[in-house]
Amino acid sequence: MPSHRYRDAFSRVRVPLAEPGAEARRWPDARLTRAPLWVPVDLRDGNQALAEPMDPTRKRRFFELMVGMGYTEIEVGYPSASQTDYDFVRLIAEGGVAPEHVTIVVFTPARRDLIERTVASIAGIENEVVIHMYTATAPVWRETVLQRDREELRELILAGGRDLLELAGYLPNVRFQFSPEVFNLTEPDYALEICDAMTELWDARPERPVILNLPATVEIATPNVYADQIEYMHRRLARRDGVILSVHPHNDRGTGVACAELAVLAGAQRVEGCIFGNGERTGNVDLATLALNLHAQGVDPMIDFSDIDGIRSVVEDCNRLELHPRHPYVGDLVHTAFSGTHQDAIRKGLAEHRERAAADGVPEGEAAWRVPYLPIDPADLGRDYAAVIRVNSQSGKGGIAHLLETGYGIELPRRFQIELAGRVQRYADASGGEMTSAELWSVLEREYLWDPGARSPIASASVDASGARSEVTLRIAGAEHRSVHAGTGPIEALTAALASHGAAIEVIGLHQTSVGAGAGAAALSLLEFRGADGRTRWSAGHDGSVLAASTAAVVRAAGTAVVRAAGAGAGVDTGAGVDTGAGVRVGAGAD
Ligand SMILES: CC(=O)SCCNC(=O)CCNC(=O)[C@H](O)C(C)(C)COP(=O)(O)OP(=O)(O)OC[C@H]1O[C@@H](n2cnc3c(N)ncnc32)[C@H](O)[C@@H]1OP(=O)(O)O
Ligand SMILES: CC(C)C(=O)C(=O)O
Repeated sequence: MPSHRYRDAFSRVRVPLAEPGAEARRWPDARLTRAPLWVPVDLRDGNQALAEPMDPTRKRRFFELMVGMGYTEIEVGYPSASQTDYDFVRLIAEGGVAPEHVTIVVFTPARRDLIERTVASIAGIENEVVIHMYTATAPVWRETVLQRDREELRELILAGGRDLLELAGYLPNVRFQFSPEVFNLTEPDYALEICDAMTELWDARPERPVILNLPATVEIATPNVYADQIEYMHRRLARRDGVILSVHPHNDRGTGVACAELAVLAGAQRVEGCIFGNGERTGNVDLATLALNLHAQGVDPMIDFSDIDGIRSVVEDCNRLELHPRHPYVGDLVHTAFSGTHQDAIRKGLAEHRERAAADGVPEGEAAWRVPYLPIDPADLGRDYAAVIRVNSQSGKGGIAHLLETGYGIELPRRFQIELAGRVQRYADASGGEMTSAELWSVLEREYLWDPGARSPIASASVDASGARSEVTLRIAGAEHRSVHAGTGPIEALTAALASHGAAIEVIGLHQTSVGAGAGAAALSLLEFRGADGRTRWSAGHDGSVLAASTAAVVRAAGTAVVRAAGAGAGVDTGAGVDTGAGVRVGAGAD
């Protein structure tokens, strides 16, 4: 890799703040305490990066989305670039599209013909308008693209500034913005000289401030360098109180968000970017991530992301670009844990959250958030908890229990969770894929709710309990056996009856839970038992009544014990001389 080829570009990025003996930086100790002014540039910078730029319908839909989210300053296009962009600005001028509190930004290079067209596009707009003029100032652009030296370029820019003053300076609703494009690769003293010249020319004052927008047009250095560059400008700019200092990071190094955040610490008041980070090459800085990073630190971003999936769908439709499943905050997988220990922690954290909210008497959506592995509550973004935990072979008992609980309302005892997780693991390993709650339920059915008659000689049992007396009817190998038991509960009576037919089990624990809710709910009994071989196993029963479910669980347990014992050479008193040792299959689940 010929990395040395890039040293030259990087070595030009020298900021006096970073040099020995320079005054100490202030940004490292600063904190983000409020939202900057946000300016989405999706309809201009984002749009110019699309293979298929937005048509008027898509532009309008996107614009309305941004207004609905609470953006109050929106760059709507580059009116001299295309008829579509021009027409969209004219549509705004005709009224009814932009609420009066929204500032409209239009973009132009410093070329008189293009400035004229830009000014023509805004005629009649009653909203506040910002005309945003740009020219690249970095050495490579000066030398290679514009072929002007520092002085000549300064003159070109000031000429553009004068054109703007002449053509639009008299309009009371118009303010000006200047961007030294590729600011981050421009010599700091030159950027400062040009910016000060522009604010002087445009008479920047607090009552009619000029926006100076300092782009990292192509991101090339670490974010601390950009922060130094911004602080350098922030501390030296003339007419500082008449300047709104703005930044416009791109994301070539994948650090656009960090650049914007450090730039705000360094004195920037305004941030331009695109919602979800569309834009040239790797994109403009992602305004959604920036806003939600603030939210996650307890600072109101002043933009409404409470329906993030609705926002995403409009943005994807308008840009015709899909978002990555791991895109911060919005990707399909960003609130999902597959791994066992994360699931365990999330499940405990969600339970703690519910309990604390109830104990404090506050709605769950208001209670302080401290759920492990979930930096923010998915509900803040309009998402539910369904996707928070998903199960595959990396998952553990907590995740499986969570899915059965949320999918079926089943509460599994901890020891059964451990037992079931082992079974699920085998299925997940075999399939290699994800398991839904329905698939988990079917594992539970297959492993623990099998048909007794098909697997053991003990086909069924029923218990008729009244008062302190229980009548037990067993069907073993086709024959019916009745017995009456006094002074015991139904399950004890049943186990006693089974024991008298050579199918003794020791009940270690019986756990009952419901499956489903309301009128359709059924009972699920989970039985932990020990057979003659001394091993602990589980069986289950599922029925409309709790007693029938528990009876079925005991019958399966006894059947398992009998078949195991027969396999080990012992017989069962079937009453009909049936050889239980042969031809009886106990599924893997009964082991
Ligand atoms: C970092 C950014 O996002 S900057 C914005 C980039 N966006 C776009 O370019 C999208 C819209 N652009 C367009 O539609 C066209 O490029 C237009 C209409 C603006 C100009 O088109 P053309 O007149 O055909 O010129 P073309 O794009 O080929 O070249 C640009 C010319 O403007 C000059 N130029 C470039 N930037 C500027 C500027 N900010 N101010 C003045 N002149 C400039 C270039 O040097 C070049 O001049 P040359 O023809 O004398 O060599
Ligand atoms: C000219 C500015 C605003 C820009 O779009 C960029 O530098 O990317």
